[in-house]
Amino acid sequence: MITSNLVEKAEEINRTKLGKFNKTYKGTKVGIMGGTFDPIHSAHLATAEFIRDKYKLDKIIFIPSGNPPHKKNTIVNKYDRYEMVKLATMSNEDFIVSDMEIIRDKRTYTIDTLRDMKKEYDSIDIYFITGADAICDIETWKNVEENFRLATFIAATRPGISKASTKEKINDLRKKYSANIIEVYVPSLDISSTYIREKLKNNGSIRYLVPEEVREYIECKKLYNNGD
Ligand SMILES: Nc1ncnc2c1ncn2[C@@H]1O[C@H](COP(=O)(O)OP(=O)(O)OP(=O)(O)O)[C@@H](O)[C@H]1O
Ligand SMILES: O=C(O)c1ccc[n+]([C@@H]2O[C@H](COP(=O)([O-])O)[C@@H](O)[C@H]2O)c1
Repeated sequence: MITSNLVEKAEEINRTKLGKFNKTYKGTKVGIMGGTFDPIHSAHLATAEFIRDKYKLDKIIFIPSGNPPHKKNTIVNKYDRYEMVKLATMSNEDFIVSDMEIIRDKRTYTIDTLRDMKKEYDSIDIYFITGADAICDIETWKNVEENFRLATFIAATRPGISKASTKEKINDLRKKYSANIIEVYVPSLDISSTYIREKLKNNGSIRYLVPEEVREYIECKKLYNNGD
């Protein structure tokens, strides 16, 4: 059973990783994995690691959305979602969690996050990682054109999202916005937070679909059990 010690340990480990990054970020290639993470699951982690490895990114910064623009009703509050992301990433030296969207009061738009990242870390190359569903929706994002100026986007294939229409959409975005978008075929993991929440609602097992620490945190805090 998870103890508050483990939550504190995850916080301490993350603080140490962030401290090191703050001293060594200059000239690095950094992936940003933004998401609602309600909750974080194994496909988020496997996708991020696959992309880090394939494109030789130095670090992946996970940025849980505080107040996500397109998901008006998160099920679990932002602090629990943030704790779960720290627990899920504590064993990976190259995964860091940022609270920059958690501490923001207003709606958390990616454009504000990218501007803040550029201000704080002046000389990094930013690769914003999304699933195919998110890249197909990107024209509904705030200041889409500026997002493309500030980062290269890496769009990961996702089960259930047509590869042909994703490719077409990406080509369209490249033409329209001179966007730098890399399309990447990641090994398919047909897992979503919706699926995890459904499982929990029906008292099903989520073992191995999320890291064990996350499963224990959910169980201990009785998150999601009362349904949507
Ligand atoms: N199985 C997956 N494969 C590839 N990318 C994924 C996968 N699941 C989520 N992503 C991507 O991770 C990012 C964060 O996703 P998010 O936190 O919304 O999870 P989700 O599983 O899509 O949630 P929900 O089911 O609640 O919509 C998005 O860019 C999303 O496209
Ligand atoms: O900035 C926007 O307008 C915007 C609109 C929708 C989604 N996003 C970002 O896209 C990422 C994935 O979002 P989601 O809703 O799939 O969890 C996350 O970092 C969100 O903040 C950003």
